Amino acid sequence: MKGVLLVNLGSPDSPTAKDVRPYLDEFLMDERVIDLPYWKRNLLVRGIILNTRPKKSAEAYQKIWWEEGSPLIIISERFTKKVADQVNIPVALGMRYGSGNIQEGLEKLMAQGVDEVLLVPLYPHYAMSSYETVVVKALEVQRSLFPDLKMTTMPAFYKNADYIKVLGNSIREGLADFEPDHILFSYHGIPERHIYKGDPTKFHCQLNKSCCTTNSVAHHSCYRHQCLATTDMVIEHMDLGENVSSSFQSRLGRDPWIKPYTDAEFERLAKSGVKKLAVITPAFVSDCLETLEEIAMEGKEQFEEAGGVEYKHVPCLNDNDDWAQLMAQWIKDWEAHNTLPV
Ligand SMILES: C=CC1=C(C)c2cc3[nH]c(cc4nc(cc5[nH]c(cc1n2)c(C)c5CCC(=O)O)C(CCC(=O)O)=C4C)c(C)c3C=C
Ligand SMILES: [Fe+2]
Ligand SMILES: [Fe+2]
Repeated sequence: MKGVLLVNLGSPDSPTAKDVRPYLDEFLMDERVIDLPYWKRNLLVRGIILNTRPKKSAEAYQKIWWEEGSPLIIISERFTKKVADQVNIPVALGMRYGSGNIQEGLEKLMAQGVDEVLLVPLYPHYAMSSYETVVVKALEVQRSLFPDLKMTTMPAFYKNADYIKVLGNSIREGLADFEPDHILFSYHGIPERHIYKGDPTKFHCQLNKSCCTTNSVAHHSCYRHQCLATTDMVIEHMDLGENVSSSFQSRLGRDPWIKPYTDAEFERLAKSGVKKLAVITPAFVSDCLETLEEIAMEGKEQFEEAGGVEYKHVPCLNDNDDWAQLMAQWIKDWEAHNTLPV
């Protein structure tokens, strides 16, 4: 029987430094997140970052934590249930890091008689540190523990026309009572090095004005191209016009990350006369620490301190009915015809 495993990033068990520490350890010791040789990564993560970051992160998590738990987990569970209610095959949820992991998700499916799984990384865009690490981890678990399980992976859906329509409509709804001077599409950032590393041609990606709009095989794994393409397609779908731009948030460390940086854009936009700013965060299918704290709270403060007047973070798709229905349709298409969204 066929079944589906939806995978999101995961959260700590509670917003305390004690629980954030092992979560960050697993996350940052992932060689696709901090891509240094093991000894250097070990030294940086366990010798430096984990001395201070768990306390600081726990404080941020405390600001956004819900009574039921982590917003990312609760929203992912609600979404999974809505999708499962619309299809005739088992659907489970797994997390890349922390509790409720990929192995547990696969075990739940196999207990229901599943021998063929559609793996769905819940990321619209391909990055080594998000989509790719989910796929590699799931394949590792499958090979070592469930060798007879067949696994198919859903591609990154950043330019799927139906996804763009659902995203655009949810943005329109989010902006029903707010007419911004400017709309900023803020995507999670990655180090520039990851873009060069993921370029199969080793020449195409230059992080300049034209590489991401010049057709290339590199786009299959170019996170920057895929994010900018999502913005362009939403602009077209919503007929948004001029006052729209993209930026990249959540930098960690001193290496250069892809630009422009969201925090610098808050300041630049406010100083260039933007008074009413709307921020969209399409790298995340569900709201999480990076959207609820960094964008909705910190971003508002940064924009207003720089002279901005009104600010709105438009929620992610979360458990939006049309989004759940679209995912269910993709699953039904795969179940019946083995087709995947393009
Ligand atoms: C949307 C895709 C994501 C990419 C790409 C990504 C890359 C990436 N992230 C870090 C470091 C951290 N990210 C943190 C939180 C976090 N990251 C994503 C998604 C992507 N990350 C999400 C959905 C979340 C929120 C999790 C939640 O529980 O709500 C954190 C933890 C919090 C903190 O201490 O700031 C870190 C650390 C790196 C280094 C990276 C690329 C190399
Ligand atoms: Fe992240
Ligand atoms: Fe590119």
